[in-house]
Amino acid sequence: MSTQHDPRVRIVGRRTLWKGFAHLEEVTFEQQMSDGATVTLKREIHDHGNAATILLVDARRQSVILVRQLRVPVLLQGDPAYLIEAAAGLLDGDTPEEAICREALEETGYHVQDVIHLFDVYMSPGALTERTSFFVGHIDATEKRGDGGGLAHEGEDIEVLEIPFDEAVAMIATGEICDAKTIMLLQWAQLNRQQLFA
Ligand SMILES: Nc1nc2c(ncn2[C@@H]2O[C@H](COP(=O)(O)OP(=O)(O)O[C@H]3O[C@H](CO)[C@@H](O)[C@H](O)[C@@H]3O)[C@@H](O)[C@H]2O)c(=O)[nH]1
Ligand SMILES: [Mg+2]
Repeated sequence: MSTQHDPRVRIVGRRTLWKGFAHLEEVTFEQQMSDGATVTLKREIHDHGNAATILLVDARRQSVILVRQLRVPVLLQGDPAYLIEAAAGLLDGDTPEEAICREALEETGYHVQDVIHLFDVYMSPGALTERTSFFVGHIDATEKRGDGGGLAHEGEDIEVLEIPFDEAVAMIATGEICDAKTIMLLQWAQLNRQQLFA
């Protein structure tokens, strides 16, 4: 990971605490505070790469394709752990566009050609390096290329759901949809509803 120069901050040490699927580093840095004082601080930073996510929309049927899968951190919180989410995946060395087309097909079975990039988001910038690229893509919900479901050999067991758009939006208020990227995409779709469902 490269670091961008900012005259107020100087990284003075990086130490690997753990390197597995994720890379956990302790970063020591000197920061010039707004009062002029320079302080030395440490932060534990989790890096598992960047990601991409997509809202798959069937404009004719006024529906969206979402996926449901187990999320262990949510299980640890004691909340219902099979979350309803927009398709998403780590880039694994691909561009965000390439990665999201691959993940959409693997997870949902839908082949999406013309993806539209919306915005890039730091998902949890105090702790994670992850920057997620957000996309929207049009599909015909009746035309599936594959079964979806994710990669069984990577432990993925993903259910594919077609949900009427209005119902999906209502599920944010009920708490049935509580994943940040999915809420952002559905709210973007609400704001752009006229063009999206035209
Ligand atoms: N070996 C190993 N594999 C892991 C681990 N954690 C995840 N994986 C594997 O890595 C892949 C991750 O799946 P992707 O589809 O690429 O990513 P994602 O889980 O959808 O993650 C995205 O969405 C999450 C929910 O919003 C985000 O939390 C995540 O950061 C990312 O944006 C899966 O094959 C999963 O089994 C782990 O600790 N060890
Ligand atoms: Mg995924």
